[in-house]
Amino acid sequence: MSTPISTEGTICGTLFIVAAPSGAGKSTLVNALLEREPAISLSVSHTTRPPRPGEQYGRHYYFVERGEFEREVGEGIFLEHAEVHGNFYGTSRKTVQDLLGQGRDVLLEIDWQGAAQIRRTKPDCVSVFILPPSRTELERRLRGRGSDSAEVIERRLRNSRGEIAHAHEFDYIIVNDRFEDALDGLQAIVQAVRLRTALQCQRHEALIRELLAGG
Ligand SMILES: Nc1ncnc2c1ncn2[C@@H]1O[C@H](COP(=O)(O)OP(=O)(O)OP(=O)(O)O)[C@@H](O)[C@H]1O
Ligand SMILES: Nc1nc2c(ncn2[C@@H]2O[C@H](COP(=O)(O)O)[C@@H](O)[C@H]2O)c(=O)[nH]1
Repeated sequence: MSTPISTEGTICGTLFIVAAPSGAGKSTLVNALLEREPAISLSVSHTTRPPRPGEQYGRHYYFVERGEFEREVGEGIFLEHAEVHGNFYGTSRKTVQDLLGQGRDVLLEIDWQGAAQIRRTKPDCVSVFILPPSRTELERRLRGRGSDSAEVIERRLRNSRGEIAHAHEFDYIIVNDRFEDALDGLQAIVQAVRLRTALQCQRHEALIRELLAGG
């Protein structure tokens, strides 16, 4: 495995991806992870979805009109973008590249289509798929959240089968049954990846020094 180097020659951070069917608990887990691991930067996506009550522009999403989103796609500002549950979502290329280049770990909360696009250009990314413990519990969580209309919930539940079918493409799968266990699992993945990257960097640095010193 390679050590990711930015264009400035500094060691890059790691790109983490967390995906899940709607309602599995991805955002709740990610927010709790960020409290435990505040050095990770969460990328704020652009979306054409209307804001839910309480959602803020720039904090939860950059909410944009469809025309503006299409213009941004044309300008190539997205690292990945996809249509999910009838709305469009995209990740800012510049934000992610700037943060990684500064050596920061970045987390993307995106769907499986976006994850597949990112793997093609950033094969060193680390991807995690969150599963609900059962379909009944997924539906209970979606309805219990109280943020979407019955029609939107039905659509998301219908789409969940197609999303879960891609779980095996991810590096890790976590079942979000008991919340604290799932959170511990997610944090363990992040910590293990960081340790591996640090050890690789040390080995590469040692080899570079040895090769430069040799006659
Ligand atoms: N382990 C858990 N046990 C019980 N409830 C949970 C658990 N994890 C999350 N929840 C609840 O399930 C609901 C859905 O969680 P959340 O909004 O994080 O889902 P999501 O996967 O991010 O969905 P979406 O993709 O639609 O944004 C929330 O009300 C959350 O509090
Ligand atoms: N491919 C992308 N998917 C994204 C992005 N931001 C969010 N999402 C995914 O969309 C669904 C629905 O999200 P919601 O906020 O409307 O519930 C969920 O799976 C998100 O992970 C993105 O930038 N790209």
